[in-house]
Amino acid sequence: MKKKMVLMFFLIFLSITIISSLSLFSGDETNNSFVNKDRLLLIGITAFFFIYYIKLDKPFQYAHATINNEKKENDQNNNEFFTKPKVTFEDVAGLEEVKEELIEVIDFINEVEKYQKMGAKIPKGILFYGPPGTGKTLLASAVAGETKSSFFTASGSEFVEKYVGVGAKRVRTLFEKAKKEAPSVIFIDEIDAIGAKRHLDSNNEKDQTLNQLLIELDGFNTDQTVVVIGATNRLDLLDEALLRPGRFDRHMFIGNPNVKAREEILKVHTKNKPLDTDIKIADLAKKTHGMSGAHLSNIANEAAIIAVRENQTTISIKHFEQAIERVIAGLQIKNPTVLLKEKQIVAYHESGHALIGKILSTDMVQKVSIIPRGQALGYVLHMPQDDRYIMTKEELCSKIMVMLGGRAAEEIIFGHLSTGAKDDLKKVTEIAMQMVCEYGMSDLGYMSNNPTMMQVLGRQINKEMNKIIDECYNTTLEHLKTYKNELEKISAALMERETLNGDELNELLKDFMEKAKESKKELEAV
Ligand SMILES: Nc1ncnc2c1ncn2[C@@H]1O[C@H](COP(=O)(O)OP(=O)(O)OP(=O)(O)O)[C@@H](O)[C@H]1O
Ligand SMILES: [Zn+2]
Repeated sequence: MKKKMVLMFFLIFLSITIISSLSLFSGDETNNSFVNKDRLLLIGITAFFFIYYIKLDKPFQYAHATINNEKKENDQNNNEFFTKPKVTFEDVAGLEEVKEELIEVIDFINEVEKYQKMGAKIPKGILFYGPPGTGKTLLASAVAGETKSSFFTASGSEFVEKYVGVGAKRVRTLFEKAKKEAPSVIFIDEIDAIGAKRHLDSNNEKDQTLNQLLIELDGFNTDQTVVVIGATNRLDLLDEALLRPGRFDRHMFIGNPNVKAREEILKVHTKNKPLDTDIKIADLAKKTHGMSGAHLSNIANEAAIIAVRENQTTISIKHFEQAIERVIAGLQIKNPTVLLKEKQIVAYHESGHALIGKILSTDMVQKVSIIPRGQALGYVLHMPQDDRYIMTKEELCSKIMVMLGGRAAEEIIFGHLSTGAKDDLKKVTEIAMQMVCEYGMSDLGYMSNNPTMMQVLGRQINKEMNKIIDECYNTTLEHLKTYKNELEKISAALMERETLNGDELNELLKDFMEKAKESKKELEAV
């Protein structure tokens, strides 16, 4: 306020000086005071500029400062860090199936014109999902490395925590910069932090950031080669809008490595370490069941540290064993003997599912695995089939039997029951309940789901459900007893290789399948 008054005073003073000096100047041209007046005018103008500078410079400086601040903030946002990774697929051990899928994307980035000529659009969004430490970040940087792209990384939680209030802006600048530096790969880790399901009534920071991300994904120009790779441990949490075609529409599961992949990962991480000659990496791989790539890299590092502490020049098997123990203790996962016992149970359990599937020729088996995935200690993946809208009673029973195959195998081999069939039993109960209460497939007749009826008939419903499940279970037991050899074969292969794909399973069951084919032919002939 004070500054303004002083400035006004000087401006008024200056105006008077100019006017008076001008009037004096025009009043008498020959006046001697000309030089004085002229000097006065000059002084006045100088004073004006002086005051102007002194007094207005402050606001100028302030304005400048604001611009600078904005610039800084912009810089902070604009100064999107990017690297040109040297990592290639060779540095990523295992994950062969995922790498195969990614080769197509890499070809797209490398030969973008070839695809553009055909009018094909570049795949924009790829989603890596799976447990932590399995190489998602590594793989994304390898995609950049293979294509010599600029690699931008961001993390979902950082948008929400670090860039509070500017999350959406940050997304915008990130994409702007990536387009400028194209070809680019943007990697957004923990995408669930911004991409979790939106709530209808909320309009918070996270939602704005997510909306901006959706806008960016939709708005890509096809001639800008920018690929976005998102990563999450929880695919189920993500908003459907994010997964729609044209956005993150390619989902790739990055799971924990099997024994062969663990061996390769250990090889990568011991490449530059002096190892005792008698170390067999394959044996180490067997001892690290259920561990991720990050655990293995940690083990290799720990082993080296232990060797240094013991003043050794090479790393011995003993060092590795200590390192494994340390990592296991840190993780509070079970000790190796328990681990091995459980592995065996899981191997028979999963073999039971897979074999019953084969015997009943239900869905095609795509993969059997005893590598933990989410809550499950193992799993059988079925080939995605056409949607079925109608199923017969026999088909539903087959489904139940495949689910009971795990429990039945455990009973036959170990003679005891375990908690491993919890989810299977839940699903079995659900189907049986539907068969009785919705599809009219029991002795209770064609009743349908009616709450009053269900209350009245509760006990009978249970009885009918039990009857269905018991019958299915007995048949399952029979099948597995008849084909115990096959069960042993699959389980032994799983213990050794940990995962079997459909072809490998067929190869194992070749004799059995040929026999099955023959007996089918015989049946048809009769
Ligand atoms: N397949 C692999 N080959 C070689 N090294 C691996 C592999 N998987 C993981 N690693 C090692 O583990 C480290 C951690 O992996 P990375 O950060 O890529 O896991 P992530 O899946 O992104 O984990 P998070 O979900 O916790 O972010 C890598 O830097 C690498 O050293
Ligand atoms: Zn099961």
